[in-house]
Amino acid sequence: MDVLKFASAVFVVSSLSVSIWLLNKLWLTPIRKQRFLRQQGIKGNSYKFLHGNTKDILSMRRQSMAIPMDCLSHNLFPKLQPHFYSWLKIYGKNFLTWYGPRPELFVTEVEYIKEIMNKVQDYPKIEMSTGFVKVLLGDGLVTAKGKKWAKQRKLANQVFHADSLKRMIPDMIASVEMMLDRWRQHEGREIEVFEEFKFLSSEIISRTAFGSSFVEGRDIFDMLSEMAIIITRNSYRVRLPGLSWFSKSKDDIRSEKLEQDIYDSIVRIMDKRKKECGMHGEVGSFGTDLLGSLMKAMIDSDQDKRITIQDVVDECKTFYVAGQETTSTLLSWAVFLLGSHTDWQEKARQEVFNLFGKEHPHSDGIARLKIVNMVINETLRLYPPVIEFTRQVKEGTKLGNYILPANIHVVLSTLALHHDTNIWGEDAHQFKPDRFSQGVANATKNNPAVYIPFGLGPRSCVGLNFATNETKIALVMILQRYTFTLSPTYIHSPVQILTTRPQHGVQVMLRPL
Ligand code: HEM
Repeated sequence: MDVLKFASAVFVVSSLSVSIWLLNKLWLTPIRKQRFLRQQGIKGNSYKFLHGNTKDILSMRRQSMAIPMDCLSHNLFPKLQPHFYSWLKIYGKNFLTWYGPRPELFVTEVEYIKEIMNKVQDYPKIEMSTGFVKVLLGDGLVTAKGKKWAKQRKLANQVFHADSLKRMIPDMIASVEMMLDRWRQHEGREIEVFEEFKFLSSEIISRTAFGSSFVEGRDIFDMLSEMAIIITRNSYRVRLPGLSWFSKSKDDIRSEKLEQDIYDSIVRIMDKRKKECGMHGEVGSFGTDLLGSLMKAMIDSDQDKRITIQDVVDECKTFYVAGQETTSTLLSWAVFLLGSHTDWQEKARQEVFNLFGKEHPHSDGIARLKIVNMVINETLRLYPPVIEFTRQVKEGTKLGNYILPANIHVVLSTLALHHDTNIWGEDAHQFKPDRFSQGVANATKNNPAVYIPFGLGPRSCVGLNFATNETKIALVMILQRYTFTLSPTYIHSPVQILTTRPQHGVQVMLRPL
């Protein structure tokens, strides 16, 4: 009897403690933070229990996606981020929104953006230690913080150094050649290029970073793509804290399986490299590409530089994703824009023939491409692959005149900046590569924070030159062989699945020159 009484007392006390903890986390703390931010004149949405604004966001996005887009419209901000677009108009440049019980400060003030992106100590990347994004990227370079990030960044900087990039050009050319061989069957007909560019960028990152072909890494790409879809499906879905300990969703179960399978596949590629190097190379040398450098770091005699097998797996996942997703969408949108603005296609082709004739592109010529570069910059302005950045405020900090409390997120939108008519003029939504004719600094009036396709500050893209080389080589070789126009079957529907993708692909009519 006494045992029963004791058990009931424990049950009542534990239930009470959990209820108080939940009340504090889900109601009292958000309301306290809301009051604190409002007192400083920050306008925005009021907190709604548990879900915050996530339900509003999902419903606004559903509505905007249901409305077809005019084929010639590049006005992506209201389409992909209708919530930010509407609230920006109501509340002004910086405002408060809620991701569940967590406050998010949406910032478009350019001076603040500079501060947030440059002060990585005050505004670190958000926690990814659990959840679906962790399965996709692990604790690799995109998500790592502090000392771990510094160590990984140093290693990646060496692998993607200018000299190494030069050495990667023949592999990039060979991969584009393979793609163009396939295109022969489509001559005089329609071709869908988004899938083609996904293949191409997978092949290029596989060859240059992992010394293997796309076919060998194919299962990894497929599994990572499936994870990207799971992440998109679950973004803006709020669950009660701790619920996943008791009940797992279908996506939880699937992502656990994918995590293990991706791990096993990468370890198999590492084992293969070990065997190859054991046969041909000296002990401890695994090659100079990304995989080789990572494997070498695993056995570094300096403990501070040494990394674990899990670190290698995480870094490989990161580069498979970052190297493939972004460049394939950039190439697809560039071909879409050149296919619908054939005057610019002709100008770019003229430049390509002046520099290379019918020969393969070489590094000197690639550096001198001006028109192609302007087209790429304008494509990245209108269709940036990465449309949102989120950072956390770990400890209270000052942003301009605001005092930000700990544990809030700050959110920046690339689209809000790249499509702002106050920055780019009334023609901000039009394709006008001319605005970059005197370079990016001139187009942005020396304000780098208004044009951030590759991010800004210490965490900006480590693959920038790799990606631009790949894009230029692919465009040069396509322009040397084909003219193309947008096909009448093309449906203009940009969507965000990690990156800004063409929902139904990009169909163009391909004519050999
Ligand atoms: C058009 C192509 C690309 C675009 C638009 C792009 C965009 C970006 C952006 C915006 C960031 C910053 C993210 C943030 O601050 O939260 C970033 C970081 C990163 N990118 Fe890219 N990227 C591209 C291609 C690539 C490629 C080809 C690679 C690898 C070969 C790559 C690897 C990375 C890595 C590892 C980071 C994290 C860097 C760090 O935090 O130190 N990216 N990228």
